[in-house]
Amino acid sequence: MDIAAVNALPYEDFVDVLGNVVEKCPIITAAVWSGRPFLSLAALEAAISEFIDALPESGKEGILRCHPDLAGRDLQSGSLTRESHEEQAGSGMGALNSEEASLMARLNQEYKERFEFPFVICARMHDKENILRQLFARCQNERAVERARGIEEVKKICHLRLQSLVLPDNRL
Ligand SMILES: NC(=O)N[C@H]1NC(=O)NC1=O
Repeated sequence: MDIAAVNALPYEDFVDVLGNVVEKCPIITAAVWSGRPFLSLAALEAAISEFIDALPESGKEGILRCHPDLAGRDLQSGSLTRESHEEQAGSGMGALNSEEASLMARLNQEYKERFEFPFVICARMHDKENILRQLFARCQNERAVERARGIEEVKKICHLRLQSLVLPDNRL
């Protein structure tokens, strides 16, 4: 689908197709629909990004809380969204050895206790060693730094999800 086809989608279809570009936050997709027509995929992505940036800090934390833990309960029970499942499987989250799995669970818990939102990272850009290293390092940050960092990662995830749904502008 190209950006012209995206622009032509009625509201319900737009949300059906693009509603999970930010994990479990279809309200963001619903909100940017009124900004169409988008001149390019980049313009659609910018609208999403601006909507997120305009939220109060509590709203940004709410977005982070919509993300499932990496290698967490939802992965074990098979209840991840399709997108999240592909991302987590691709970065090796489903194939942790028992030592890695317990370290991940412990650090995820520690992170959530410290910040009151989960650790978010764009899994497709990292392998499991790297994710564990970043999780360990980021547990040391201040809450405001981590809130901003998590939102940067949400935007990277969104970028890759959009790319897999909408043809890049140079192929129009
Ligand atoms: N917690 C977290 O980072 N979750 C995710 N990251 C990603 O790339 N997909 C996710 O679901």
